[in-house]
Amino acid sequence: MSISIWRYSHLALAVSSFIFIFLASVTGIILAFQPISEQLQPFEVADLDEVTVAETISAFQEMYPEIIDIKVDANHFVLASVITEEGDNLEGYFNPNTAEYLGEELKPSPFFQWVTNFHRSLFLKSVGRFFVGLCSFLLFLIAVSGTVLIVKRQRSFKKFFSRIVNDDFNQYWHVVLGRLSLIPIIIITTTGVYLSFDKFDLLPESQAKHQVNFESLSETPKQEISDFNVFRNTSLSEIQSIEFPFSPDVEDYFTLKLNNKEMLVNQFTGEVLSDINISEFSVFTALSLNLHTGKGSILWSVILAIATVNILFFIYSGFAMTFKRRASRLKNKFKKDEAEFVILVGSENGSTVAYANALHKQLLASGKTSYITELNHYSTFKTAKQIVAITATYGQGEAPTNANKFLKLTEEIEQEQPFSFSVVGFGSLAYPDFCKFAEDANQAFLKLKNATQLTELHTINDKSFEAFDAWVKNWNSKLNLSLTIPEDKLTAKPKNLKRFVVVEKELAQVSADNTFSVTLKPKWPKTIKSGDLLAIYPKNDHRERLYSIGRINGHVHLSIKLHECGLGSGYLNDLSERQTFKARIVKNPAFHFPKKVSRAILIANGTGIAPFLGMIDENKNQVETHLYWGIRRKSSSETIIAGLQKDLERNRLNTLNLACSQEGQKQYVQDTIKTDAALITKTLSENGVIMVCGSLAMQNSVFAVLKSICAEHSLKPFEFYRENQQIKTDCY
Ligand SMILES: Cc1cc2nc3c(=O)[nH]c(=O)nc-3n(C[C@H](O)[C@H](O)[C@H](O)COP(=O)(O)O)c2cc1C
Repeated sequence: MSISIWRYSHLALAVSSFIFIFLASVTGIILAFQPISEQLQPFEVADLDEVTVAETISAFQEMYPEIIDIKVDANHFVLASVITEEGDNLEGYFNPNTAEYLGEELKPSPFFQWVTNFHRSLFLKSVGRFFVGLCSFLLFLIAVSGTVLIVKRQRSFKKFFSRIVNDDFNQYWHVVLGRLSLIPIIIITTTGVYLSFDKFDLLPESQAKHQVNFESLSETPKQEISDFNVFRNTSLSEIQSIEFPFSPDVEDYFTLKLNNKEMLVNQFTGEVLSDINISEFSVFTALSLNLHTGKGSILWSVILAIATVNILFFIYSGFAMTFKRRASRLKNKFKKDEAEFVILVGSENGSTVAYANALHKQLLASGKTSYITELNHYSTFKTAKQIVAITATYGQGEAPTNANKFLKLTEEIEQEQPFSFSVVGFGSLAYPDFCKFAEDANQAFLKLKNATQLTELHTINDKSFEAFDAWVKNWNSKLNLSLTIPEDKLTAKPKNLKRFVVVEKELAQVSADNTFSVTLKPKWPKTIKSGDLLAIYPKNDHRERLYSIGRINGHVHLSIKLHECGLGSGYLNDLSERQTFKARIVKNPAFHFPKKVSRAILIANGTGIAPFLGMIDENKNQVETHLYWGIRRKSSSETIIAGLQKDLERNRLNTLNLACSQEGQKQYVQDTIKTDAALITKTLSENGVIMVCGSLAMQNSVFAVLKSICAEHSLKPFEFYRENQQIKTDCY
């Protein structure tokens, strides 16, 4: 079943029952405090496993002339009813070792009684009980459909508890707390349904009845009660109640109710007269009551209270997510066949819609005819000259739900008139298939009749307004437009920033190509890997700058080129040693050094070397590694080259190939690769990897060389190795 059906079922169940679930949860939280308050009373004075029934009865017989009954409640308190020497009836809690009276039986306060009645039946008697039982069942179904949604989201059952990317507060905590409370909620709901069945007498009753042969009852051989085998061999923890014989006649006996059976015992001889098992249904009813109410365990009561508070949070966060999705619905002024501009959106949780809507509104405001719709509503747009697809990626590089039919539709629907298209991908570098669906959509457009690509596929990490704005500027320039997207509603201040300390800092020198390096000490070095990105916020606002990092000796190493007026590079260049600042690490698993690989070829130009320095430093498994690095001249990178020479000596690097563009043979990095075609061929055909980091221009030139090597050396097509993750890039 598709994710959307599960999501609709989850939502429909929640909508149909949320008022009852809300009321049951609020009252449930209050009621969780009842067993806690009882457990805190000082009536549990002995370990009932260590006390036998015989010992307790002896103690009671010494103190009181007559005993009516002794009970053990869910809190492990011993309750009894006795007649004292003075002839008074004494009832309450007793010490099971000494029979000392401890205090009166606790009666639930009128408040708890009121809340309990409300929780059980909403004061609507049988009708209310029925609805509460039904809602308990619906909550069970909500938990099951929620579990399926998490499994789908995590892509497999095994990854149920794997890390979740914190993209959105409500969504993140809905899933995280949902996973943690799943078992308590399943227990609360199944026991709730079971107790309702019991209340409506829908459970089979025990058929077994005691059969006592009164003819054969005998008073001999008489034994002391404390010597009865059955009493000596039964501990108090197994007991629910002991009823004492009503009179000294042999026809009256002890009735012993244990947790799983009931026994009748001759009051003179201690012979077990009858012994019947209590039905599993009754045992389960008692267990359900304790599990549902938390009776007898402070820990379980606290877990129940927390799980129930979480249910309230799920109601809130679930509706908040739904409203967010609905708020991002698309509104149009023009019909689909009247618009010159058509914007197609793919979004799961609405944030991409906000960007697409902002563009749509600006087009309308500037007097253009614009039509916005979901990618799944791709159709003929008779007057469209520009089609823009703005889409997120979900699952494992898949389409969001409202775009999952788009690729198929493009195979079936043709635009009659010529049009230009642009694709903007929203995604996150924390996922291995960054903006994969946008790439697929771009490919689909390229195959369309009458279509011309207006702007290159533009990918955006983490909803960066800056990146979107950069694309809008480019798009504007191609179309002679001057749209400006207001950033206020699209930009949010970054959250969860961590403190970094500058431990080493070079100064940018013009002679050294204006490049410099910074070494930072992070708080959580273990979670960082070479190839991840450091996101900095130079103006302490939404504006984010990302830098590829290398992890060397637990420190974060950055290599930066200082740009004139560069926001990020200027900020980093102004840092001084020991200064602290706040930033965050963006996981980039698609660009981590592979754990098991036969050979690795690392290709960089300029500051793209940073992640590779960390990867080589950590290459303790001594994977055969070859580095190709394009620089202007050796003198500008002396320190780094000296470090790499050391890596060669300690076998962490096999070859170092420098391409200097302004001295010697004046080569670029792609030229050196061309001459090493044999190594490239061997690496790709033997499942090795090629990693590229640096400028996009360099990436394009390197890719062109790799493509021709693949073709000339009868390898599989270049795209095959890209898809197989054997060619990895991190270029900007
Ligand atoms: C469960 C899940 C899976 C995701 N998978 C990918 C992915 O494979 N590739 C990617 O680039 N981004 C992925 N993302 C990130 C989203 O595409 C990104 O956060 C996007 O901005 C969300 O847009 P939306 O709010 O419009 O749905 C994923 C996000 C989530 C929550």
